[in-house]
Amino acid sequence: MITAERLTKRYGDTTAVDAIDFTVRPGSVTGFLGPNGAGKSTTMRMVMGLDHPSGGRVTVNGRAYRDLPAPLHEVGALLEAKAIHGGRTAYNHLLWLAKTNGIPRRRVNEVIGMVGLEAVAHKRSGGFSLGMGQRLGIAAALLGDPGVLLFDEPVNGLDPEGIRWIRTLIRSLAAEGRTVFVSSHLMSEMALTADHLLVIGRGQIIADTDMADFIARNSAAHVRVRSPQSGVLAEALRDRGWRLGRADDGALTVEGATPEQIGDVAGSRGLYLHELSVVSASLEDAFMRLTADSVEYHARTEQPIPAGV
Ligand SMILES: Nc1ncnc2c1ncn2[C@@H]1O[C@H](COP(=O)(O)OP(=O)(O)OP(=O)(O)O)[C@@H](O)[C@H]1O
Repeated sequence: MITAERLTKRYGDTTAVDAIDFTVRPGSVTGFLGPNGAGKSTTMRMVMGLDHPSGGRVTVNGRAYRDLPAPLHEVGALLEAKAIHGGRTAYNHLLWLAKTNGIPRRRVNEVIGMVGLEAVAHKRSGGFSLGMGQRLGIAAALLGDPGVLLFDEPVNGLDPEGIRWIRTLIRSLAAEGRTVFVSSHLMSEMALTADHLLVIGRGQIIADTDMADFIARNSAAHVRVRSPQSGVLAEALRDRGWRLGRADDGALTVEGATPEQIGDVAGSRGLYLHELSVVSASLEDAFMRLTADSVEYHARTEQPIPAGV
C-alpha cells in the first residue's frame, strides 16, 4: 500500500506536486495519468526516497522509504532515468544488486527467467535495446520480491510485442496481490491495464476513480442516422423518448437507442436511411477534457505553408 498525505514538492517557484492525498491499494493496478509535466515522476521519485518532499509525506506500507528496514523487499521501481552501468553484464548488474541487499544468487536467475533475458544475461547491458533495458530494469525491481511496484511510463518507446509483454506482467503482478502503481500520459494505455485511475494535472489530483466507472461515464456511444426524410424521422424518434441532436453534416445523433431500434422505427414508417452507425466516444477525448486546464503547453495549430516555399 502507498499512502500520500498532503504530499508537496516545490522546485524554486514551481510547485511540481501540490498537497496531494491518495492511496494505492494492493491486488489491483492503479494508473497514474497526467499530461507532460503534471508531476507523475516527481511523485514516484518521492515514494522511492529519491526526492525529499517539501511538505506532507508519502509512505510504503506505513513507513517513509528511508525508514524501511529492507527496502528492496518492500518496494521495487522502474523509473524513467535508468542508472545501469552499461559495461556490466545483465547478470552481474543483478548479482551486485542482490549481494548488496542480502538476496541469494538463485533469485538472480529467477528474475532473469521472469523477464525473458536468459539469452543475453551474460552480454554487456550497454548494447541492449530499449526493450531489453526495460526488462533488465524490471528484473532489478522484482529482485527482492516486493509487494509494492512502481512503473514510470513503462511502455514508452517499446514495440508492440514489448508493450503487450509489460501489460501482461503488470496485470499478473497485481493478480498475485501486489500493489502496482503505473504512470502514463496515454488514456488508452491506462484503460487496458489499470483497475483504478488517479489523474494528476498541474500537481493536483483531478480524478480518483474506479476505471470501469470512468469508462462507463465517458464512453457512452450514440447512433448517427441520416435520412432524406430526416424531419419525419426525427419526430418519430423523439416520440420514442430518445434524445436527439444534430451533427455538423446534418446527420441526426440519437442517444439511448440501438441501431436496430432506430432501423425498426424507420422501417415501420417506410422511411429511407442513408446511414445508420454507432459512434463510440473516445476515452482519450474524455481525458483531454478533464485535463484541458492543466496542460502546460498547448500545441499551436500550424499555419499553412505559403505556396512556392
Ligand atoms: N529537478 C527539477 N528541477 C526543477 N523543476 C523540476 C524538476 N523535476 C521536475 N520539475 C518540474 O516539475 C513539474 C513536474 O514534473 P514531472 O517530471 O514530475 O512531471 P511528469 O508528470 O512526470 O511529466 P512527464 O510525463 O513529462 O515525465 C514540471 O513542471 C517540471 O518541469
